[in-house]
Amino acid sequence: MAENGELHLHPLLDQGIRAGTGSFAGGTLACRCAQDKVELRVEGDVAFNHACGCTKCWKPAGSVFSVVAVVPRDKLRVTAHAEKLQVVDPAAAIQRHACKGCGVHMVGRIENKDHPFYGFDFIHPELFAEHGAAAPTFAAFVSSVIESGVKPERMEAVRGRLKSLGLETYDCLSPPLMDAISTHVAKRMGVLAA
Ligand SMILES: N[C@@H](CCC(=O)N[C@@H](CS)C(=O)NCC(=O)O)C(=O)O
Ligand SMILES: [Zn+2]
Ligand SMILES: [Zn+2]
Repeated sequence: MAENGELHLHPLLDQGIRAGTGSFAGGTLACRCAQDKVELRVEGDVAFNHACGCTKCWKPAGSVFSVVAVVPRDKLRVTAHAEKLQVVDPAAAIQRHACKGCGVHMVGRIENKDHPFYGFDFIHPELFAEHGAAAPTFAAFVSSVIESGVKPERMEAVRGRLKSLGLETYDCLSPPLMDAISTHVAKRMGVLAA
């Protein structure tokens, strides 16, 4: 997003959100290298597709938000050029595997079995060759876009634009995901029966 110019949220959001088919059987994700593309195969649809404003999630150039969704880790496999993948930040909970050639994040994997979201892989649905994956339904970590340079005085416009697209805005995750995290913690602490 230009400092005072038009808002560029993300290519999957700016033109209006295209609904998923509801029966997406899976597809192939490719990186943006001209050749020797990293390729991933996903079986089945994505879940919890959303816009993320945090600084860690990969976004296409010029976009303020990332669009990111999850798939069960056993439904994803790298089918070409796995040797080009490199973990961006080994200390992060989500190990984001980026292509060394083009920088695109292909998959974020949680290796810690105690993590509330263990078992989910994070992917960017715009990388699917096929249309039809479940569409984004909310925006998370919206306030975090300030950390990538959006002026605080533009936040009302940013939130307004997201809401006009039908995306509820949150400054952490959505209530169902926050509930899932706390349920996991409560079970670990013995507050809830496991
Ligand atoms: N304000 C921070 C928020 C970072 C953050 O907490 N991101 C969330 C949403 S993706 C998360 O769960 N991160 C875990 C991780 O990156 O491993 C930023 O923008 O860098
Ligand atoms: Zn690449
Ligand atoms: Zn994020």
